[in-house]
Amino acid sequence: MKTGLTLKGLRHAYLGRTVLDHIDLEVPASEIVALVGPSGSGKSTLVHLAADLLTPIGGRVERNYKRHAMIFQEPRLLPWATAAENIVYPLRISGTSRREARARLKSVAAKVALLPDDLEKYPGELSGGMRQRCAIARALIVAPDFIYFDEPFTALDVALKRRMQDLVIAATQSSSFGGIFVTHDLMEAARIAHRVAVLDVGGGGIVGERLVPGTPSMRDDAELFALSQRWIREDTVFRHIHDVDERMSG
Ligand SMILES: Nc1ncnc2c1ncn2[C@@H]1O[C@H](COP(=O)(O)OP(=O)(O)OP(=O)(O)O)[C@@H](O)[C@H]1O
Repeated sequence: MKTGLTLKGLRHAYLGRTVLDHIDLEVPASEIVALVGPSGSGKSTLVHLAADLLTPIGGRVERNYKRHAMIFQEPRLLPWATAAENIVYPLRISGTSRREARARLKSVAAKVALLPDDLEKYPGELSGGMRQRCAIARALIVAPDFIYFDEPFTALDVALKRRMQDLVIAATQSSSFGGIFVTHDLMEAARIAHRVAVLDVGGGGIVGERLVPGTPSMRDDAELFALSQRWIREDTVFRHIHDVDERMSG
C-alpha cells in the first residue's frame, strides 16, 4: 500500500522539555489514522511537525503526498470576508482563475451542504457548525490528497459532531485522501478512521496501533460503541488515556 506520510524517530521539545520522542508512524496514502492520547501528550505538536508548521529537533518526516490541508478546532475564518471568499482564499493565493475558483466553490459547498445564501454571509452571521463547514470546504477546495485534522469537532454539540463526521467520511470516500485525525473521543476515532494510533505521555512514543474493522461508511454505531468500550476497558494500549481521564474528572 502506498504511503502518504512517514514519521521516523521524530522528536520535539519546547524550551528544553521533551514532548515527543521515538515517534514512528506510517500513514497509508488513502487511510485516515486517528491519533489519540492524553491531554498534553503532544498530538497537536505531532500534527504541526508532520504538516511542516514546526521543525522537529530530531528524526525525519517524509511526505509522499502532493498537497495537504489542515482543519483545526477553531475554523479560523477571516471575519471581514464572506463564507465564499474564505473558502476560495487558498485558491486566490495560488493564483487560480476566478472561473476555476467558482466551479470548485460550487463543488465543495455541495459536499459540505452549504447553500448559496450561506456563502454570502460573514462568519459572524453563521452558526458554529456552519463556520466549521466553511473550514472543511476551504480545506477540500485545494483538492488535497492528505488532510490534517486537529480536533476539528471537539467544540461542537453531539448531533452536529455526528453530521460533520459523516461529511468527512463521505469526503474521504469520494476523494480518497489520507490523513491524521486528532481526537480525544475514541468513538469518533473508531467511526472515522481506518486505524487508531495511541500516543504516550512524556515522549514515550506511539504505544500501539489498532485497526478498526470494516470501512468507515459501513460501520454500525452499536458495534463502534462496543469496540470503543472494549478498548478503554480491556486493551492496555488505551489504559493510560483512561487513567488520565479519571484523574482529570476525579
Ligand atoms: N509553543 C509551545 N511552547 C511551550 N510549550 C508548548 C507549546 N505548545 C505546546 N506546548 C506544551 O507541549 C505539550 C504538548 O502539547 P500539545 O498541544 O501538542 O498536546 P496535545 O496532546 O495536543 O494536547 P491536548 O489534547 O490538550 O490538545 C503540552 O505540555 C503543552 O503545554
